[in-house]
Amino acid sequence: MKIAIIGTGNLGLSIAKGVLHSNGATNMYMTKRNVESIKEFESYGNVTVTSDNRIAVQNSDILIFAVQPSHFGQILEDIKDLLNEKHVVISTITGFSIAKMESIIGADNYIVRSMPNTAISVGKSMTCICGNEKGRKRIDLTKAIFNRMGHSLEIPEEQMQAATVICASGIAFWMRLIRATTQGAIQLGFDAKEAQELAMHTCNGAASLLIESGNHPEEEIDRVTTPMGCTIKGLNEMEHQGLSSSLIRGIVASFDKITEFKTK
Ligand SMILES: NC(=O)C1=CN([C@@H]2O[C@H](COP(=O)(O)OP(=O)(O)OC[C@H]3O[C@@H](n4cnc5c(N)ncnc54)[C@H](OP(=O)(O)O)[C@@H]3O)[C@@H](O)[C@H]2O)C=CC1
Ligand SMILES: O=C(O)[C@@H]1CCC=N1
Repeated sequence: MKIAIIGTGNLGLSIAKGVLHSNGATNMYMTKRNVESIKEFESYGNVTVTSDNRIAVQNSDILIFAVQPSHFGQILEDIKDLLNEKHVVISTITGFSIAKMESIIGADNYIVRSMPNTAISVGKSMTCICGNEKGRKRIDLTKAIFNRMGHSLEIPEEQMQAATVICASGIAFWMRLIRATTQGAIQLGFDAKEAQELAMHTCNGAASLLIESGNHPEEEIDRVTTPMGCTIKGLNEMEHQGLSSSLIRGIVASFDKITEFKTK
C-alpha cells in the first residue's frame, strides 16, 4: 500500500503515526509546505517527507488529504492532472462535499470522504466514510485501511457533518469531560497526575463496558447507582446543573458552525 498524507498537520500527523504503528503502508509520503516539523519521520525507511504534493501523488495510490478547508480546492487543482485509475482520493476535509471535489477533479475518480479523529494515532479512531459512485467501489479498501487504526462505519454523505462533530470534534468534548473529572479528583485530594490517571482509566472502562457488552449506558448506570447512594446524588446534581443539556447544545452549536463555513 503506497499512501500519501497531503497536509501533515494535527490530523495528518495523527494519521501518519497510525499508519506507521499499524504497519499500514509499504511506502508513505508526508507533505506540508514547511516540512521542518516532520523531517524526523524520514528516519522511517519507508517514509518520504516533501513539500511537493505532485511528487507525493505520482508515487502513491491512496491519497489522504488533511489540509484546512480553505486550502483544499487549490491543492486539488494543482494535482488533478496526475490522477488515474490507481488513485483513491480520500478527503478528511470538513464541509468539503463530494460534489465540490468532483467539480474540480471530475466524477471519474475514486473519491472517498473519511472523518477520522486524532485517536487514529494510537489505533483507536472512530472513522466515518462515504464515497462517490466510483469511490463506493473502494469503500471496502478504505474501511480496511482505517480499521487497522480503529473502527469505521460507512454512512450517507448527508450525515458526514454530524459525524464530524460526534467523532472528530468529539475527541475534544470527551477530553474536556476527562479534565473536569480530573479537576474534581484534585479538589477531593488527589495530585494532578494521579487524578488524571483515575479519570482516564475510568473513562476507558466505561467506553469498553459499552463496546464489549452492547448494553445501553443507562443499563450500566443502573448497575452503579445504589439506592440513596453517592452516585445518584452526584448524577442528579449534574443534571440539575444541566450536564446532558449543555453537552447536547454544544454538539448542535458545533454542527451549526460547520454549516456556517460550508455556506461561505
Ligand atoms: N484536527 C482534527 O482532529 C480533525 C481535523 N479534520 C479536518 O482535517 C483538516 C486538517 O485539520 P488540522 O489537521 O486540524 O489542521 P492543521 O492546520 O493542523 O493541518 C493542516 C496542514 O496542512 C498543511 N498545508 C497547508 N497548505 C498545504 C499545501 N498546499 N500542501 C501541503 N500541505 C499544506 C499545513 O502545513 P504548512 O502550513 O506547513 O503547509 C498544515 O500542517 C481540516 O480540513 C479539518 O477540518 C477532520 C477530522 C479531525
Ligand atoms: O475543529 C475543526 O474544525 C476540525 C474538524 C473536526 C476537528 N477539527
